[in-house]
Amino acid sequence: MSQNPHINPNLKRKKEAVNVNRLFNDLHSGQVSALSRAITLVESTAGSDSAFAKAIIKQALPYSGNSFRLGITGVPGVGKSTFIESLGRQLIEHGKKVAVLAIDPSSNISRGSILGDKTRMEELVKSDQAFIRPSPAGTTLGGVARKTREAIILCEAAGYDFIIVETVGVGQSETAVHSMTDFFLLLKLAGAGDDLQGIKRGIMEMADAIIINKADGDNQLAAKHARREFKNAVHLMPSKDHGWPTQVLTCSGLNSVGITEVIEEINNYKAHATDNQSFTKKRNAQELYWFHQTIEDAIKTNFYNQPEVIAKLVVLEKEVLNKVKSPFDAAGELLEI
Ligand SMILES: Nc1nc2c(ncn2[C@@H]2O[C@H](COP(=O)(O)OP(=O)(O)OP(=O)(O)O)[C@@H](O)[C@H]2O)c(=O)[nH]1
Repeated sequence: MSQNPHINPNLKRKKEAVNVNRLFNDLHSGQVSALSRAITLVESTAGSDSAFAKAIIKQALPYSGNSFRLGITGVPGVGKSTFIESLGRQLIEHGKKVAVLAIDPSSNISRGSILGDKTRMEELVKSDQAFIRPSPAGTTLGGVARKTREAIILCEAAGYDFIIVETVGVGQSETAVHSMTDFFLLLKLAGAGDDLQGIKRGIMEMADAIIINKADGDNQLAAKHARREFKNAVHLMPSKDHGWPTQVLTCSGLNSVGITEVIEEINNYKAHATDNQSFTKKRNAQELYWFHQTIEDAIKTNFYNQPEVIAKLVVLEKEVLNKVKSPFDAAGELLEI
């Protein structure tokens, strides 16, 4: 019996095999719909899409790397979207093409991403010099991060020269964003429990700039105070490989006050890191980090997906808890499989 392509999505899909060359040319000439489609391919979990995704990334790769990649993190409500909207607008005024991507592994749980939601950056989304993409769905941070990294490559090949990757900092997502960006910016609030004491360990060390946001109205004094406190704390931190001292600034994303200074610091950093060659060193280290990370992830997934391992793992866990075997003996036994 012949199958009707209208009721068999797989057959229909086959008919629509992607013309990778054409898709890439459209993307490279700046067609937003082609960029969106290419990112959708990269994000797809359908096995039939993976060859097309690989092919398009391969074509894009030689045209990638020419943007400035900015990472932004901060707790929900700190004002990330308002800040990005304001920053993005100014960057566009400076002649930049801005892409905003998000890493939010919780988007699966919350059914739809909190980040990158188009309605959150109303002005920016209307600009033909901006591209905003919500966080890809995914159950693991590794998976989401990989898709975002590939989306960066595609955006660069499409001519975006300023890429913003934002995250709310779920799990280790700040580390993931830090490992794919040139400059890492931490947004903070003065008071409101988002102060020095409440800061996650390690994030301060990662930040190239700490911005005390919402420094407006009654909040200005508290913001100044917070700036002083963070400046003191930053002085006590060990200096980074690239020799850039973490900057502490105040701003109001809502009133677009202090955004020019943020852009100035980013430009200063770029000049500094280009001068001492740490810009390229950092990018290279990131490439190798993702190379090794991907291998590790794949080995781990393959191992844990083996039926024998799945069955034995449960038994060994019980034996460890009942002190029949030490964790090390049990692990050794499992690894022998
Ligand atoms: N006073 C003041 N309010 C701001 C500022 N920036 C944002 N807000 C307000 O703070 C709230 C949260 O702003 P968003 O930009 O949505 O914050 P967000 O960090 O993206 O929030 P999530 O979507 O929860 O991650 C909104 O009510 C904004 O109007 C600012 O600079 N000053």
